Amino acid sequence: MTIVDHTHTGRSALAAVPTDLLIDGTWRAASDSARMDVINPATEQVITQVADASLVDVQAAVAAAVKAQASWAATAPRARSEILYRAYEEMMRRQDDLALIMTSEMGKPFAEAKGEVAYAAEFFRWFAEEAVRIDGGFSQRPDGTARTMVLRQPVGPCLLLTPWNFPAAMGSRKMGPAIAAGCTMVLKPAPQTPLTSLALAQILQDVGLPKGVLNVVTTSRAAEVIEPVLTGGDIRKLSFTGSTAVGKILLAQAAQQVVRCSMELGGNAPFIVLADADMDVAVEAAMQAKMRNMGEACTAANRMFVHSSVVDEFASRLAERMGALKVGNGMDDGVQVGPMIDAASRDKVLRLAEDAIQRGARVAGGGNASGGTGFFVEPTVLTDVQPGSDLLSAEIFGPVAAIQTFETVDEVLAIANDTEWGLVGYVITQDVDLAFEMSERLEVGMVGLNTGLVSTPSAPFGGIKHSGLGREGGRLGIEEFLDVKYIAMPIRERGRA
Ligand SMILES: O=CCCC(=O)O
Repeated sequence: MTIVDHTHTGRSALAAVPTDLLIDGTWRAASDSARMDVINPATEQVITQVADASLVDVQAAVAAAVKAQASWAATAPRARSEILYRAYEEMMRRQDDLALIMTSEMGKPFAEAKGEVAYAAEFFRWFAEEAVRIDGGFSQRPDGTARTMVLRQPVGPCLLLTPWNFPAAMGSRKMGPAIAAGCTMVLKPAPQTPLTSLALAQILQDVGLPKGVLNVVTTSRAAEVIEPVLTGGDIRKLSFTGSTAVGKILLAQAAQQVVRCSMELGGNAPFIVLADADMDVAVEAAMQAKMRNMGEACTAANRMFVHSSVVDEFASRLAERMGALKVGNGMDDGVQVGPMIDAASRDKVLRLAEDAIQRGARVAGGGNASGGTGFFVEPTVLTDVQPGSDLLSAEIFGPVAAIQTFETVDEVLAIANDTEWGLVGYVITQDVDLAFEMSERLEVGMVGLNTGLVSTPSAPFGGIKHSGLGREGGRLGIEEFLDVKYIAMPIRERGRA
C-alpha cells in the first residue's frame, strides 16, 4: 500500500464513514439490526459492515422525506444553492478521503477515484448555479382573453437509486438537482458501494442540509423494499441508473402510481473509426472510451468498427497501449486498471471474450485470465470479431475491446444502429461534414466526435431507445425534478376605475 489511510481529521478515512442509515437527520441501525458486508474487490476482504435496511426502515425514510417536503420546497433558492456550493467545496477538501473510500469499496485506481470525486463535486457546483435560475413564463392568449402564467415547482419526494460503478458521481448527479429544485429524497446506493454515499450524506449534513431532506438507506434487500415504496403513493419521482433489465421492472412498478421516472440504463456504444481518422486521436479516444473505469461504464465503447484500410494500425496500437497498462490494487502506486466489482462481473467479462474467440475472433493483446486474489481481468483486444458473438449484443462492462471492420458509411451506420440500446456513439474522422452526418444518423442520445469522453456536468447526459428516459446534468437536469404548473387568468375589461 502506498497511500496512507488518514483524513483531514487525522482519523482513518474508512473508520470515519458512518455505517448506519440516515433517517430524518439521525444515524440509526436497521430496525432488525441486520448488517451487510462491504468487500474490497482487489483483496476480497471485508472492509466493514453497514446497516442492511428492511422495508420498515425504508418506509421510515420515505415518511421523513414526505414530512420535510413542504418546508424544504419553501426555502429560498439561494439557501439551497449555498448548501450545494458548500458541499462542492467540502467534497474537494476531502477529495483524498473520498477517493480512498471509493477505491476501497469499488476498486478503481486511486487517481481515477480522485478524478471521480472532482467530477461528482462539479454536479453540486453546477446545480448550485441552477438552483437560482428556475424560471417560468408569462404571456397572453392569442385572442387576448387571458393571461398565461407558467411556473415550476418541486416534483416532491424522490427515490434515487444509484449504481456501484460511479458511486460518487451518480449520487451527486441525482442529489444535486433534487436539492436545487427543492425536493426531498430517499437515496439507496448499490449494495456493493454504500460507503461513498454515506460519506456524501455526512458532507451534506455537515454543510447544513436540513434533517429529512436526504435520507439514505443501504440495503441488500432491494427486491423486497423498493416495490412497496414505489407503489405506496408517497414517492413522486424515481431516478435510477443501472441495467436496462432492472429499469424495465422499475418502470412497471412506477406506472402504478404514475411516478415520474428518469432512467439512465445500459448501452452498447459503437466506436467508429473512419478511413481518414487521425490515428493518434483514434487510439487516444479508444483508450478513454474503453478503459475509463476499467470499462465498467454505460458509456464504454462496446463495439469498435474500424475502416478496413486502417484496422491493422489501429488494432496494433490499441493493443500496445492496453498491454502497457498496470493492473492491480487501485491503492498501489501507478496502477491504472483495478479489479472488476465482483466475481460474477469478472466471470461474465471472461466468458464474453472466450465466446468471441471460440467464434473466430483473433487476440491482438491480452486474453489471459488473471489468477490469484482479486477480481482482475487483463486488458484485451480482439479483432475480426464475428457477427453473432455475444459481446456484440451484451454490455461487456470490462476491459475487452471488440473490433470489427467495415467498408462504407451506410454499412457501418446500419450495424451501429442495429441494437435496442441508444446511449452514446463515437465517431473519429477529420471530415467535418461526415462527422455531423454521422452524428445525426446515429440512434443515440450522445455523440463523441474525435473524443472518447462525453460525460460532463454541464451537458445533458442520457440515451434513447432501451438506454433510458430523461437527461441528467446540463440545463435539462433540474427539469427532471420540477413539475410545470400553468395558471390561467382571464383579462377583464381594461381601464376600469
Ligand atoms: O456508467 C455510466 C457512466 C456515467 C458517466 O459517464 O457519467
